Amino acid sequence: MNIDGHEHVIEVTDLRRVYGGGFEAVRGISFSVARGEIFALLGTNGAGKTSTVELLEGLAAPAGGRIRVLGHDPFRERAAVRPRTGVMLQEGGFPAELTVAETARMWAGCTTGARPEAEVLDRVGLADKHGVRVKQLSGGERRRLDLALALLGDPEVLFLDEPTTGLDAEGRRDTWTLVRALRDQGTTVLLATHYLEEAEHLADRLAILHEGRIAASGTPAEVTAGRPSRMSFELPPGYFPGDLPPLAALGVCDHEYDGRTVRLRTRELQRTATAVLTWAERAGVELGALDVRSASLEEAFLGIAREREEVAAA
Ligand SMILES: Nc1ncnc2c1ncn2[C@@H]1O[C@H](COP(=O)(O)OP(=O)(O)OP(=O)(O)O)[C@@H](O)[C@H]1O
Repeated sequence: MNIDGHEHVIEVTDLRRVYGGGFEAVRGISFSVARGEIFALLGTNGAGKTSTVELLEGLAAPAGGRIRVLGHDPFRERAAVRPRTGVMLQEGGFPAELTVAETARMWAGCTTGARPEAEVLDRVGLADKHGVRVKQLSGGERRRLDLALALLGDPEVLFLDEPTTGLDAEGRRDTWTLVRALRDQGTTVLLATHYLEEAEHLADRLAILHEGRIAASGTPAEVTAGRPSRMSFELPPGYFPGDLPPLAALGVCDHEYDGRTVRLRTRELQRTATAVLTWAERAGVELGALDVRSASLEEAFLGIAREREEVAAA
């Protein structure tokens, strides 16, 4: 379990999943997650996130490769792994007629060493919903109930599959704060998400999944390194991109102009921004809707998809 001096709570080597009919949803992926780390599997719909998470949870056997969770095979040694993990599936599927408190009580009855239900419901912001039936909860409240149930057993490892789908901006941020607090207390978190912002806010390390393969992995800084930054602004009437300092000499890789807004991608953000702003200052030009942002996961994500499409087309 000890590699590089870290205890790897999750180890995945050359993992494959093949569905009936022969479709290969997971095509040989490898990664590891250290204790107390939030690791995100980031990918578009159909990239293979849920297929991977289900294997980690021991819900199915892999077609190939090896998984260790807390040192055990989660499928063959389910009894050793299950009590130490918390699982928030994509679809909770709890009886609609039960109230929130009844659902938590029922779940606690099946959970070894369960925390008090009220404490856990309070933690996810459902303290005032004890008497509400599951069917009456909003989509976001249901996700929070799913999270509460995953936390009942005070798990060492938490699997979260799209935990904030349906939550409004505030609910999403509350969940992120809670997940970070759990990580800070030593919980290891495996998060599957297609929200770039979620991975950006939460992940200590991540892997970008694309068509069942890992296209990039590392810390967010490592994954975005080498990707271009973006800058956009509106030119006032009478000004055109040709009036700007020569963009190619400033590290700009491409730019577009729709008659009003200039959008560019640059590998030298500071030089580009300085040159454009200095030009505007000297020319007495007021740039509208100025937006400058350094390379983000979005850029890496879109770049990977673009590169793969280009390779496929070639
Ligand atoms: N039971 C199944 N039988 C056949 N194909 C399946 C099955 N379940 C999933 N797939 C396919 O496997 C691929 C990966 O699906 P998966 O649900 O793992 O993706 P995902 O990254 O979690 O996407 P999403 O964000 O939409 O949940 C998809 O092309 C999907 O259609």
